[in-house]
Amino acid sequence: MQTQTSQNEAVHLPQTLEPRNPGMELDLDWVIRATANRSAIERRAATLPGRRSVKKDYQAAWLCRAITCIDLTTLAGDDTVGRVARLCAKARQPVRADLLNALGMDGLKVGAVCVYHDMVESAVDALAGTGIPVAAVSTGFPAGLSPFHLRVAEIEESVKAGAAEIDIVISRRHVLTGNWQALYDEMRAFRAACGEAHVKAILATGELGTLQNVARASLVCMMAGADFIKTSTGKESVNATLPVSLVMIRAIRDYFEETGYRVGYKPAGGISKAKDALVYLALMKEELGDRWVQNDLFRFGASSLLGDIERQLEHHVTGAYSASWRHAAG
Ligand SMILES: O=C[C@H](O)COP(=O)(O)O
Repeated sequence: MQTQTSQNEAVHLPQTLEPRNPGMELDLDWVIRATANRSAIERRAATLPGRRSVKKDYQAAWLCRAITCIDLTTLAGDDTVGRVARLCAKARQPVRADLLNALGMDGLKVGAVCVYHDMVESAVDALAGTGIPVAAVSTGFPAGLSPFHLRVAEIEESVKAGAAEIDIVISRRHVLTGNWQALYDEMRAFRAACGEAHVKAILATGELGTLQNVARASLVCMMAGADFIKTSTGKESVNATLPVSLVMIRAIRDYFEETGYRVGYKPAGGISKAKDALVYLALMKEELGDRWVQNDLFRFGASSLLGDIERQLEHHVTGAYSASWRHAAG
């Protein structure tokens, strides 16, 4: 199935509010039934970059939509309050004012700012009054190997500091040993510790071994109440990929068909090109439909994507598309 995306769809953001995923009891039969045919998935994924789901005329509008879906991220050991303040300034005004004005997109903002716990308060202060939420990576990010009670306490501290979204990391060993009950219990506890804050479950798919494990871990995290499932920390050697995305997105579709709850998707790590952002948006639309290309159900976890999108928008406004962009964008 291939649907053309239009400028109108890209510009107008429906304001529907989804009920949060309450989760359900662990359904082990369903988890074990979940499989992923690697060669079929890889064949489908290989066709995606060359597709033309987003018409060239509408690309600027879709790039603006992509900006609204970015969790603008800094997760470095040398993060400082000053760096986070600069990031928040970028979050408030992601693209030069004259470009936004020319595109009729004044007031455009990113989806969230994503930082380590220590930077949450600074980010909350810097974003006051903007409506941009702060997301905190948590639970011993990126490896998730600190004592369990400390991982839970870290969530609680970040919520107290003002984080509205918590990106937890799962214990990869529970997946690698097929201990779905342990994964479910862990995720359930993390979800409870988040309270009203939304929880994104980072699967670290590059460390899960197989696509089948990715499918099963996705389902278990949704059953335990994840609001989003997220591919990667950005620190694994393999981060977001299209095959993994297809598996996770299809798990989201299955979960929706079974329960009626929409869970969000966040590919993260290594997404730095505007043309890749368009591929992901088209993938979401083709596999899950329009509702999933809004920022309450779709985010990019990215530290450098915004820079490339801004460059492409500048080319669009000045009419100076680069040869490589023309080629890549088709
Ligand atoms: O969750 C976000 C990722 O850590 C960002 O990864 P990136 O720096 O490769 O864009």
